Amino acid sequence: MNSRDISLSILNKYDYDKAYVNKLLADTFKNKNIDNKDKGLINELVLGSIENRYLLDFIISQFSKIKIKKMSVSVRNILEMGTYQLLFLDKIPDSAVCNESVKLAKKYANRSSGFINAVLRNISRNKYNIKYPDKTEDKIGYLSIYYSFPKWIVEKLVDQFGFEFCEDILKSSFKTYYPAIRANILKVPNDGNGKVKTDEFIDTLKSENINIIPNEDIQNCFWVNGKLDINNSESYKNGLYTIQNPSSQLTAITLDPKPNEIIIDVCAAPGGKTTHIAELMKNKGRVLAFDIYQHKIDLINKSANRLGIDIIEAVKHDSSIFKPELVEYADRVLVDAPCSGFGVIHTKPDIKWHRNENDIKELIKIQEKILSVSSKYVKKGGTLVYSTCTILKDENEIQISKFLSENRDYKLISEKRLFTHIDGGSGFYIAKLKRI
Ligand SMILES: C[S@@+](CC[C@H](N)C(=O)[O-])C[C@H]1O[C@@H](n2cnc3c(N)ncnc32)[C@H](O)[C@@H]1O
Repeated sequence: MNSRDISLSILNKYDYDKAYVNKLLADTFKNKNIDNKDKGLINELVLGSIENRYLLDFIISQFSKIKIKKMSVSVRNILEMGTYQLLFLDKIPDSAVCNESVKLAKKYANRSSGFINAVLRNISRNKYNIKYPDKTEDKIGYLSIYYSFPKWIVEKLVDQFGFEFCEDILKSSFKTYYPAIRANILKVPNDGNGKVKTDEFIDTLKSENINIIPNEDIQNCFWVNGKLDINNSESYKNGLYTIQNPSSQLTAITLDPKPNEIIIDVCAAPGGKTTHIAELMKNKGRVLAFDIYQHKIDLINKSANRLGIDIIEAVKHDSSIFKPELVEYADRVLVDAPCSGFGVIHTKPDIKWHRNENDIKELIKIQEKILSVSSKYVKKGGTLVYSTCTILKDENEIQISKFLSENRDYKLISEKRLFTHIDGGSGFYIAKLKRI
């Protein structure tokens, strides 16, 4: 199978199984026979087709007599993948795109190869004359088609942030991002005050062909230049670093845990922040980590082992259920709540297609419950941090102001809102509260 066959098979699986696209890509890349160049093209074709789906369907509909809904999954995906290349990939000539798509059609949708050929050649001839919704007359329609977002999300974002800011958010949701890592101060040589020796760490990773650049704003955080295989290096296996977005790294830093304290992380899996907390505590004290799924608890333990951490007690628990034995037990509690994930669409483009308005309503109720229950575990004078990887105010500011109005024993210390187009990392919200 060549890169296009593999890409089509991933896209078809994505549609049939409603699976997460990053998981499908990661499973595919475990195959050692796929080299880095092919991985690059597969990533491009699969993520590009998924993140631009609305736009691609809008264009295909203008040149196809058959409605998108009536097409088989393979036909639709071959057309979307072809249209994506015609529109976005300058290096592949249009004739090659059409020929390769027809080859795919002959293998996987034989009766439609003539139809696919005709539609793609038509798009190729007319791609500079396509009429999009008018930016001034139909603002929502324009943003929705041009940036490929469901209308209900665009309406919500325009309502909360205004047209221009919303456009910036949508623009920044496309896949040109760099991953980041967090150096593990338990293993990487450091100055004794929690700061790793930057040059030494850069050289260590360079010897494995991983180029990193310090993030100027966040201690021990580095941008990685290139995406593939950073979870396969010897340094990774030896626990020298964790792959974690800078915005996410700010959460444990905001919680500010100290050695020998008791911390509860109530939505902990896969453990990115739990392990960061333990590192900041110099692996001294007690970290209780809850998550509702057992298989995810295993992920926390696996990460802790890799990083040389042994103060985390990870337990399967539904954190919306009150545990009376934990009342006023913890110095600090982290509620990294389940959320819509609208701040991480640049790394998980399929989120925008998986979510619906009802999900958000349900998530808001769960967040509220978990926050209320977990706040009881904080000692007087202790710290509660609430964070999400979304930018929707309903799940963030509104949630916290409601909590504060109902819990007079808490006061707000700080609120951070992070946006990809402003801060570079994921969209995030972090509220720090103190119990008085
Ligand atoms: C945003 S993720 C947490 C990410 C994690 N803190 C990290 O940094 O790696 C939210 C987590 O909450 C978990 N979760 C959802 N509902 C829960 C509940 N009722 N009780 C405990 N955990 C829950 C999910 O399984 C998911 O792992």
